[in-house]
Amino acid sequence: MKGSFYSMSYATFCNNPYFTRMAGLNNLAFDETFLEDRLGYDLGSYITDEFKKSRNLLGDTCTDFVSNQWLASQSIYFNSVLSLSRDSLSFLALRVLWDHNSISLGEFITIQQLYLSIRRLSSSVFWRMTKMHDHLHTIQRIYTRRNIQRKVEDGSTAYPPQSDKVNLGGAKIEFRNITFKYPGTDKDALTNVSFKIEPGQVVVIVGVNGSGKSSAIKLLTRLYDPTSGEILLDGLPLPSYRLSDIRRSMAVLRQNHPVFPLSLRENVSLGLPDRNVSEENIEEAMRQGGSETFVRKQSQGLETILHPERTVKLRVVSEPDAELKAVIDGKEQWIDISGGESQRLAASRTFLRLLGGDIRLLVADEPTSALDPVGEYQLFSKLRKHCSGKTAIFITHRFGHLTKHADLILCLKDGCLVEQGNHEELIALDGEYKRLYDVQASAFISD
Ligand SMILES: Nc1ncnc2c1ncn2[C@@H]1O[C@H](COP(=O)(O)OP(=O)(O)OP(=O)(O)O)[C@@H](O)[C@H]1O
Repeated sequence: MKGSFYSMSYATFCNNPYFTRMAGLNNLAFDETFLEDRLGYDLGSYITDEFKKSRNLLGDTCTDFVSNQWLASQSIYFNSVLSLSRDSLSFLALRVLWDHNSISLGEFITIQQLYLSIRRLSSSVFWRMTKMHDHLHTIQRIYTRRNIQRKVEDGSTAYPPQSDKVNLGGAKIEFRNITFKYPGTDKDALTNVSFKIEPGQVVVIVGVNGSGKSSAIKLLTRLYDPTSGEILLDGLPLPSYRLSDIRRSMAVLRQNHPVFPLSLRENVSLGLPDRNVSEENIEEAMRQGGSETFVRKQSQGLETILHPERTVKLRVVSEPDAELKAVIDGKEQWIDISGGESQRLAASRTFLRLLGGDIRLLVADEPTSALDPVGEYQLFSKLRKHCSGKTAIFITHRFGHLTKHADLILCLKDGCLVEQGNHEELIALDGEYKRLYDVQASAFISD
C-alpha cells in the first residue's frame, strides 16, 4: 500500500498464527452458534487457557487493524496542522469566508476542499473517540457479566457418587410432572410429562416436529430448568448435582453441531477438553465416527482449519485492482463440507468422549439426519455398541432397527407424553405411534 489510507486501494490480512488462533477462540467463546457445545463440553477452561497461551506467544505485537495503527501513529495536533497547511487551497477558502463579496466559482470549490480537510480531521478525532468508547464498553461488559445471575443454579453434590465411579453403569432418570415454557414465551413446550428410565435402557423419543423431543433433552442437560415439576438423576434432584459433573457424565450428539473455528484435530479432541488425548484415540474416534476419509482428503489432514477466522479486508477506492485481488485470492478460504461430513465430525467427537470411559448417559438427537442409510445404520450400531450398559436416549423420525429394539419408546405430541412402551406394545395401542409408523411402513406395503 502507498500513500494515505483515504486515497489508496489496499488489502490487509493477518498472517500471525497466534492472533488468528485468539480470534478463533474468541469466536468459540462468545458466538451464540457455539453456545450448546460450549456448555455441553464445558469448554470454558480450555478456551481461557489456550487463549492465554496464544496471547503470551503473541507478545507485544499490536493487534489493532492496520489503518487504525496508522491513524494512531499520527498525533491529533500534528494531524490538524498538517491537514490545514498541506492544502494551500484551504488557506484561500478561509479568505473567502472572511470576505463574502469575493466568492467566485474557484473560491467556492476551495471552500469544498476546506470542508473535506476538516472532515478528515474530524473523522480522525471521531475514530479516537469511538475507540475509547469501545474500550470503555468492553470494561463495562466485563463488570456487567460479573454481576449477571446464573439462570441455571449450580449444585454441590458430586456426580457420579464416589462409590459409583469404579463401576460406571448407566444413569437412572425420572421426569416428574414436567412442564416447561421457554423464557419469554407463554406456550408450553412440554406439559405435565412424567416417565422413568432405568439404568442401561435404550430409549427412543418419537413425535412430529415441535412435539417437544429436543426440549426434553435440553432440560436433562440443564440448558434450561423446568417451569414446574422435577427431574431426578439417580434418585436425587438434577439441580443438586454439580453442573460440570453431570455434563461430564453425558455425551450429547445433536443434529447440527457447528464446525469449531479450530483445527480438525481439536474438533475431535474437544470431546475430552480436560485430557491429553493420544493420537491413537483420535484415530479410533475418527474411524468410529466415519470422518476418517474426509479428514485425510484435506491438504493438511488433522491440522486443517475448515473455518478460519477471516482477517482479510479489501478496500477498493476506484477500479477493482487485479493485483490486490491476486494477493488476497485463496487467503483464509472456508472449506465447505457436506452436512453428512459435518455430522461425522461431531460423531467422532462423541466417540472420543465415549472412549474416555466416564459417560453414563448418551443422548443422540437426530444425529443421522444428513447421513445416507448405510451411514445411519453404522452410526447407530456403533453408538449402541460403545455405550453398552450405559443409558442411551435417541431421538429420531425414522422408524427402523432402533425403534424396533428399544427398551422404551416415548411418544410425544404437542408437548404431552401420549404413549410409552416398546414397539409391540405401542403398535397394539393403535394410537399416535402406530399412525407415525404406518406412514413410513405404507411405502413398503403393496396395495
Ligand atoms: N429456543 C426456543 N424458544 C422458544 N420456543 C422454542 C425454542 N425451541 C423450541 N421452541 C418451541 O418449543 C416447542 C417444542 O420444540 P422442540 O424443538 O422441543 O420440538 P421437537 O419435537 O424436538 O421438534 P423437531 O422434530 O422439529 O426437532 C415448539 O413449539 C417450538 O417452537
